[in-house]
Amino acid sequence: TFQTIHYTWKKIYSIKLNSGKGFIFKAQMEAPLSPKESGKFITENSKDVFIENKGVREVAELLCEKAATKEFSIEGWKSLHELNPQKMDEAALNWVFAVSTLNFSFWSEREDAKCLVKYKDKTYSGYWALCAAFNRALDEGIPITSASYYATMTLEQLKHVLRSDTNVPMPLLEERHQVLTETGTILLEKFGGSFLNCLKKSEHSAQKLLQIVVENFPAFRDEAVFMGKRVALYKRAQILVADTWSLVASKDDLYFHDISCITMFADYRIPQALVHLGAMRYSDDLMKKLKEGVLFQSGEQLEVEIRGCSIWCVELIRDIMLELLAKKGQDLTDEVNAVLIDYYLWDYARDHRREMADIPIHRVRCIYY
Ligand SMILES: Nc1nc2c(c(CN[C@H]3C=C[C@H](O)[C@@H]3O)cn2[C@@H]2O[C@H](COP(=O)(O)O)[C@@H](O)[C@H]2O)c(=O)[nH]1
Repeated sequence: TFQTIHYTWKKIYSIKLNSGKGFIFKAQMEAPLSPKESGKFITENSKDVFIENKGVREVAELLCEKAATKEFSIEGWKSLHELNPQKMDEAALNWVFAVSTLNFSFWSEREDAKCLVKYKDKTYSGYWALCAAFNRALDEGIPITSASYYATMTLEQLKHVLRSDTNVPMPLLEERHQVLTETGTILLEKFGGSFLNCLKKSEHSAQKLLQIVVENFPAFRDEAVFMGKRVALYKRAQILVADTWSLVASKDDLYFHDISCITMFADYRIPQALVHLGAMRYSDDLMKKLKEGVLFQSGEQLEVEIRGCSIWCVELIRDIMLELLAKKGQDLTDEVNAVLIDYYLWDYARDHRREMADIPIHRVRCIYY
């Protein structure tokens, strides 16, 4: 389990560190807390981001009404999103892996000037622009989801695949090229070029698949040091596990026995939705910075507080949902988890852009979310 791996890591590092240089080095090298423990620790020590228990309960009540609907079901991943693979096979798994590798930083400086991708008579922005660009490339005969191709593709070839239908390119193209070629090379060298081999090694454990991803692929190692402790947020690694779960599982075969160990994905949209819905609150000072469009640095205290409190806030929403549903005699433990709450809130944030405009997203340029 995570504890054993955590302990082993600690043991290895402590042996190494006894000859090491002091406390800071120790904090830097220590194995990180799990995303769930990180969320709790960050919330308990946060100075500018607060969880509002009244709002948490209200969101839980709102979501309880949805819990039995299609929008809140594992089937929704396919049926509500036409760009996602619609049937499970090895190519679909490798689509999810390649897309998750580049699933970061789509926000644009100006709402009226952003990267857009037209695909099959529809125009997509943000994360969906990435998916549309991938499907456009596959239709053009470019094997963009095959590691044997993308491990050695050139920056120019990637720029062509991700080309925008406006004069605004997708952000961080050079970083995307570096991340994609590095990750593809590792998938070829260690897993025969297919994410199916990672899935097979996970032995039906979401926790194990998460560990395989963060231990082998550096670009997924979304960690930080907060108040001297190493914390893990693992946003893209956890979306990868969750999207894999959504692709392979079904109502009567959940595939992973421990999907509830996966937390929400600490991106820049869910915090906005949680504040808009009253489940989370920013200090006046932080809100002022957000409204000024301040560019935050990945790993700085305020940014980690926003992401960590979001994780813990969704954990609390899940707990209250299960409590409320149990009171109604409904045991939906399998249907209510942080992943499905996240998916629902993410789609909600997409559909309520205008109503949420008074809560700015926090702006960071990094490869982690
Ligand atoms: N918390 C969370 N963050 C998510 C996703 C997704 C898409 N995945 C699911 C969506 C449908 C399918 O069900 C996929 O499974 C993308 N993002 C993040 O959002 C940001 C992009 O936002 P915008 O600029 O508006 O496109 C960026 O950080 C991106 O990494 C999610 O589901 N949850």
